[in-house]
Amino acid sequence: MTTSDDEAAQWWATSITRIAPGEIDHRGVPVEELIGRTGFVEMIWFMVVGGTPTPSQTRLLEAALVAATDHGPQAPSIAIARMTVTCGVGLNGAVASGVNALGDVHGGAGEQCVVMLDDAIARVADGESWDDAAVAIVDEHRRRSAYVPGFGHRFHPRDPRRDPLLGLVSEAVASGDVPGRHLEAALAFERALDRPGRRPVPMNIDGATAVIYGELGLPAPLARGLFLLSRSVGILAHAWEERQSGVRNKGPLPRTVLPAYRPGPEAG
Ligand SMILES: CC(C)(COP(=O)(O)OP(=O)(O)OC[C@H]1O[C@@H](n2cnc3c(N)ncnc32)[C@H](O)[C@@H]1OP(=O)(O)O)[C@@H](O)C(=O)NCCC(=O)NCCSC(=O)C[C@@](O)(CC(=O)O)C(=O)O
Repeated sequence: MTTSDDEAAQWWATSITRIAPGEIDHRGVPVEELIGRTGFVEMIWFMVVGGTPTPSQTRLLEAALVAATDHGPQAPSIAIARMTVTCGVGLNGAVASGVNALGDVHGGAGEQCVVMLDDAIARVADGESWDDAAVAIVDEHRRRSAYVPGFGHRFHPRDPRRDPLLGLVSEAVASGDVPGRHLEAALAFERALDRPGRRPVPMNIDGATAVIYGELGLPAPLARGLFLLSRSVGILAHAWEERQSGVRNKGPLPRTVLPAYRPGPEAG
């Protein structure tokens, strides 16, 4: 069986970029027209979503990207990148290692959070109140002993990124730029998770950015994709700083601290 030129050309067929000798178009626009005229956040939207974002959409996306950039070396994604770069690998290895720590528990929960907020919105469209919908979904997570995505933080009783992000969403709702349903849903989840006398389960950065991505109408997997795009900036900054220190082969603890040895049942 032979492959025709046309079949081969369809192999990686794409609506994103066309190249020819001396030509690069992104989504039909020559790159020369984008360079110097398109901001990076608009470019992210243009490439990932398609079309030109409105100023309000750009503002919200930019805020979400800025907010998730970094959380210091205590954040697993950052610590892993710093440790990796001391092992002599290039920045690409360090950035990839940090990004690979982002998932359901750390930095990637926005994806499931958007799905959950959509679920609450669908229940409300079917006649339930916001609070009833949130309580029902939280109860269902508790029955499965599952964590509610986008809520809870190992360090912050209240994530300092929450208020400014939700404030911007509230402003966009007030100006009629976004519907506000994902915001309503997220606030109802906060109320449902608040149990007097128990440790707070605050909305975290994954949850607050999920509100923005939901309000912007982006598909749930992009909440994770855009988080890792943003966090890559922090990861790169930390990996570069660590590399400049010249320290080699740095482990997860100072050398003088030895992890406790816990003898297993096989130990004599
Ligand atoms: C984040 C964490 C593991 C924290 O756990 P913790 O260890 O603090 O809490 P635990 O000891 O497990 O629970 C104590 C009590 O609260 C209850 N409880 C806690 N969370 C609850 C919840 N979601 N739903 C119901 N109940 C909950 C639990 O049931 C228990 O109740 P009880 O048994 O009655 O005492 C946990 O919340 C969680 O998995 N969240 C969902 C996944 C999520 O959204 N991930 C994103 C986190 S943001 C991030 O990754 C970015 C970061 O900010 C990271 C950084 O730097 O850290 C950055 O920028 O890099």
